[in-house]
Amino acid sequence: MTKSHETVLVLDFGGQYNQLIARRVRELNVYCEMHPFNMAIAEIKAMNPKGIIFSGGPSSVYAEEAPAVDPAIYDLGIPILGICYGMQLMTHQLGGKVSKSDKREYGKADLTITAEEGLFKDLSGAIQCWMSHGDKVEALPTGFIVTGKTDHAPFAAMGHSERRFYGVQFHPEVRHTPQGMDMLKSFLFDVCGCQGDWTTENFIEEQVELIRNKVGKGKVLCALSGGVDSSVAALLVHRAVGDQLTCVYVDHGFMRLNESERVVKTFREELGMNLIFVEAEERFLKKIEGVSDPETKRKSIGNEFIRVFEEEAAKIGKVDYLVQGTLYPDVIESGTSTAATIKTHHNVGGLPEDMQFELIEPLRTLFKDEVRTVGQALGLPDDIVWRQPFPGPGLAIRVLGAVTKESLDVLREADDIVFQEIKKSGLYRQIWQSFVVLPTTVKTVGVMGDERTYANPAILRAVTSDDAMTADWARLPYELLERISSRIVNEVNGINRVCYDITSKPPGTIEWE
Ligand SMILES: Nc1ncnc2c1ncn2[C@@H]1O[C@H](COP(=O)(O)OP(=O)(O)OP(=O)(O)O)[C@@H](O)[C@H]1O
Ligand SMILES: O=c1[nH]c(=O)c2[nH+]cn([C@@H]3O[C@H](COP(=O)(O)O)[C@@H](O)[C@H]3O)c2[nH]1
Ligand SMILES: NC(=O)CC[C@H](N)C(=O)O
Ligand SMILES: [Mg+2]
Repeated sequence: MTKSHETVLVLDFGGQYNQLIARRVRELNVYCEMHPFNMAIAEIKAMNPKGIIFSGGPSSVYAEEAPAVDPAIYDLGIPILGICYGMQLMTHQLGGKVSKSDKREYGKADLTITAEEGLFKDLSGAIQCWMSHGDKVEALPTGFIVTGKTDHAPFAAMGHSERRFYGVQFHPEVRHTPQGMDMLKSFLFDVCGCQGDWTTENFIEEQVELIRNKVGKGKVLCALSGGVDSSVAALLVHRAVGDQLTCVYVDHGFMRLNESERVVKTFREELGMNLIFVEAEERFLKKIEGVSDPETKRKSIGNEFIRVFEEEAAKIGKVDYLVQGTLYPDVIESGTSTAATIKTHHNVGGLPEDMQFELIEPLRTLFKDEVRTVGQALGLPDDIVWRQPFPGPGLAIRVLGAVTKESLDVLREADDIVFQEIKKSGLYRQIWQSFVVLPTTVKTVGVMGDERTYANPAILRAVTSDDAMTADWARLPYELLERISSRIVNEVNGINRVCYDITSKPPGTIEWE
């Protein structure tokens, strides 16, 4: 029987980095999920959370239509921690006062602890915290005491120890609040009484059991790309239902050089999985012929993937479930009821409405580094665990504008040079992703062997990141940049210039489309 574990619930009020809160809680071995702020009380009760955290968000509580929770939440007897907007909301709903501040605080601030209790049980004096607010709490709700203040926020932290409600104006979840983890620890373990029972092993055990119960004797298809996410998802499902699982790898023609051979070899020969290889270059190329809008491209590819899976399913009988290696960032970037759509990931927003499968996505609430840990525990080979992410729509979203077989071939060659050189440099693991983008509508003049050239540039992109939600451009050594540049221009026909993208995320994204 699966051990039922403790759960902490984060209610999302729309801040871009809210998922960090859930992640920090899980880092402290307490299972945590984030849901939209308007989650029904009945659903919350059904989840039986040990604690609830209200996230930050862009709104002001006194504005019309400001997002709010059902006030019945305050009568559940469950501890609540409000962060920034969350603290302001709690204040507003419990009878305190929030107003616009004439002294906004963004960035570092010094917090003076005025009561060493609750979140601050093990802290004292002045500590650094990270702020991002334009509103402030002006009067506390009844029964609360002030536990911390800054120069500009006289009520920077508050608590009601009897009801176990706490609020902080700053963000304990970010690294710039160095003692933030201590505060979350105190909230989870002292205030909520959690034990910390969420470990990788429990996660695996629980998912295997959930999948087994769900699938019963049915058949399951897994969309397997050879990337770490779908590999881990496949291993979990394989552990749960063995040969009822068939993996399908689709070569849509947007793969990197030699990728398909490698995936087939690893999964069939080394891992002994049931793997169908689908050669689908022509149909995918046709599907996106002449399409230059990135969102249309993504959606068309996502749709076509499912059509391929449906066809393969029909060949092996009745298949009810489709496994995908969807992760949390795929979900949040594709847009939710509280978060804006940044780009439609093929496996989330790109799915057709009339899809016939029910999805199994065991990793849907996790981040990549959490998935890597699960992969290691499942015995996945190191070279898959540490593979750089590769987007499902592949090179089709790296050939900017309309995609042709010729441009894909050019990009594939350049991409492989980058792959080889980054591997050789020993930086492959440290770098989150390194790849090339081909802007086919841009041509520049060059001179090679005394001849004029007029060809496309290649844009090199290499970033460092923890979870793909934020990223910085990698400070690659000049010598490496030089080698990559000269090899691409010398060896790849059709490219006569190499540029390096030095944009972080935000404001850029990792991919160009
Ligand atoms: N070529 C493919 N064939 C079959 N399924 C695919 C393919 N590409 C992507 N998918 C499906 O889409 C999901 C999302 O792709 P994504 O690239 O985010 O994950 P991944 O490939 O498993 O891991 P990584 O992010 O490390 O590349 C995959 O987990 C997989 O289920
Ligand atoms: O499977 C995927 N399907 C997609 O449609 C998709 N779009 C982006 N990515 C990958 O997601 C991470 C974040 O990318 P962005 O900064 O470009 O949004 C990066 O790791 C990207 O490579 C995708 N993966
Ligand atoms: N980051 C936040 O949650 C901001 C909350 C609120 N809008 C403020 O500016 O004070
Ligand atoms: Mg991938």
